[in-house]
Amino acid sequence: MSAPPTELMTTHTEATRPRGEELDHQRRAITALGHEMRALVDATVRTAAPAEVLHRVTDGVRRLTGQLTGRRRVRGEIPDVDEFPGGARMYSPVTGPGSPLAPPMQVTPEDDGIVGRCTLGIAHEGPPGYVHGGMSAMLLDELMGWACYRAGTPAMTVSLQMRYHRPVPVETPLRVFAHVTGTEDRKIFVAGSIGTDEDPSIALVTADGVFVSPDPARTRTLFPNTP
Ligand SMILES: CCCCCCCCCCCC(=O)SCCNC(=O)CCNC(=O)[C@H](O)C(C)(C)COP(=O)(O)OP(=O)(O)OC[C@H]1O[C@@H](n2cnc3c(N)ncnc32)[C@H](O)[C@@H]1OP(=O)(O)O
Repeated sequence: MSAPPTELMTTHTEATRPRGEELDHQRRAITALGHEMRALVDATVRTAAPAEVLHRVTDGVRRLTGQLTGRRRVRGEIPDVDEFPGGARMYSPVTGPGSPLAPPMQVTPEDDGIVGRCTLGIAHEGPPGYVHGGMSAMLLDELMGWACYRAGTPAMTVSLQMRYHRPVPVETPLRVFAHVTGTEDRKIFVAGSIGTDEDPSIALVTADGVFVSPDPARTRTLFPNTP
């Protein structure tokens, strides 16, 4: 059998893409499932339940997973509910309300940069009671990427230098900050920091990043499914 024409392989088209109320409805459902999944992740890493209970729950979760049937997103496919780049990313591991992995971080432009707010849990723990260093890097990398977008140049990280000054507590509202410090051709230099919401003046972690805005041909190669 010959391969189907490319347009038939694209399972979502402009005609079928949800809009307006339908889009809101879908995003609310995705957010609700993400919320419950994060609660499950939290319960999973906190529980001291005995093995029989864990086996029973495992069976239940397997049954639930089996209900998420139908078409599955393939690698590189932009979800219908997303706006890429720079808009909603429902399944981002940092900001996505539908991601069980995301805190999720709320992002708002503020002052001369961009601010992210989130609270990390025990699932994100490194040292007992404190955030895993890789999580801090992930929060900063994402927000620094947003700072590039806000400056009008969507870009990818080519270098991220982290400095861990003090441990970041879990179960504590955090304030992440990022701002562009300079540009040079396609390179964007970005600084970032993490503090607690209560005392953001104390930088627990700082980072310096270099981001590069790929040229249009490279962007098309890397992200062939973008509009
Ligand atoms: C549309 C986006 C949506 C982006 C959507 C963003 C979602 C947010 C995600 C958060 C951010 C991420 O995690 S992004 C994911 C992690 N990052 C990646 O996977 C990036 C992997 N790297 C790459 O694919 C490539 O390096 C590119 C596409 C970024 C750039 O390749 P290129 O276009 O060929 O550029 P290239 O000529 O190599 O380099 C351009 C300039 O940058 C300099 N340069 C290169 N690397 C470095 C470096 N480590 N430190 C300093 N400078 C460097 C070069 O010397 C050169 O300077 P000169 O000689 O011109 O002076």
